[in-house]
Amino acid sequence: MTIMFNEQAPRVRLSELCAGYQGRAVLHRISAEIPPLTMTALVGPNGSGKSTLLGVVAGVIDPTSGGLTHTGSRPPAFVPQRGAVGDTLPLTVRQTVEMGRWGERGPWRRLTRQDRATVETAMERLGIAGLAARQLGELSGGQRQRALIAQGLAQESDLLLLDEPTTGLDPEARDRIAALLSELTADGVTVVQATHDLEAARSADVCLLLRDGHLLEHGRPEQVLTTSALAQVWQPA
Ligand SMILES: Nc1ncnc2c1ncn2[C@@H]1O[C@H](COP(=O)(O)OP(=O)(O)OP(=O)(O)O)[C@@H](O)[C@H]1O
Repeated sequence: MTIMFNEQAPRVRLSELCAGYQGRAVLHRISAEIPPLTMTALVGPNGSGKSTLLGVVAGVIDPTSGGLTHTGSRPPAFVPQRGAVGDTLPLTVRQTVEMGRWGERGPWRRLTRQDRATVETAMERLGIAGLAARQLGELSGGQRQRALIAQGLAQESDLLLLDEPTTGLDPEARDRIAALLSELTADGVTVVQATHDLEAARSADVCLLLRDGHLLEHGRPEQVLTTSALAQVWQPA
C-alpha cells in the first residue's frame, strides 16, 4: 500500500527489508513509506520488531537484505528507549543535551554560542531547563526520559526517531511531549515513534502495525487500529 500525503517523495522508503541480530531474523520483508512532515507510529505487541525497525531506520542496525532509502540530507536523530542508556553516567542534564551537538561539531566538540542556544531551547521545550545542572543519575525516570528527548531535539535533524518516548511519563509530561511532537512536524520534522501509548498512536498521521516482524497493516490510524488490532496489541492474550 502506498500512502502519499503530498507531492514530496517519502522521507524514508523500506522495500522488502529484512533485519535481525547475529543470525536471528526479526524483520521479514517490510515494505513501507514514511511520508515527510508527518508523525508515524510503530505499533505492535512486545517483541514484534518495533525497536529493531527504528534501529534500522536510524542506521544502527544493518538490513540483511532489501532496501532502505532516505531522501533527507541530514542524519536521523535517534532517541533510544531509556533502559538502553546508562542511567548512572556521571553527566549533568546540560551535558547530556549538549551531546546532541557533537555530530555537528566533530572531534573537538567545542560548542558555539548558537549550539548553546539550541541546547537551552531544547531543554526549555522539554520543561527541564531548571534541572540543567543536576546529575542524570539523580533524576526521576520521566525527567531522564525528557533529557534524552531534548538531546534528540538538539541534533536539529529533519528526522526524529523515538523509541517509546512517553513510556513511564505522567499525563502532564505525556501531553507536553505529544504537543511538542506535533509542533515539530509542523516545523518541518518527520517524526517516527515506537509506542504502546494508544493516544499517541491515534493522533499519528500513519500507523505501521507489526507482529512477529511482519508488517500487518500500514495506513491511517482509523484503518489500522481496528478492534482486533487493539485487542492484539493492547490486551495481549
Ligand atoms: N540485541 C538483540 N539481540 C538479539 N535479539 C534481539 C535483540 N534485541 C531484540 N531482539 C529480539 O528481536 C525481537 C524484536 O524485538 P524488538 O525490541 O524490536 O521488539 P519491540 O516491538 O520493540 O518490543 P517491545 O514492545 O517489547 O519494546 C524480539 O524477539 C527480541 O527478543
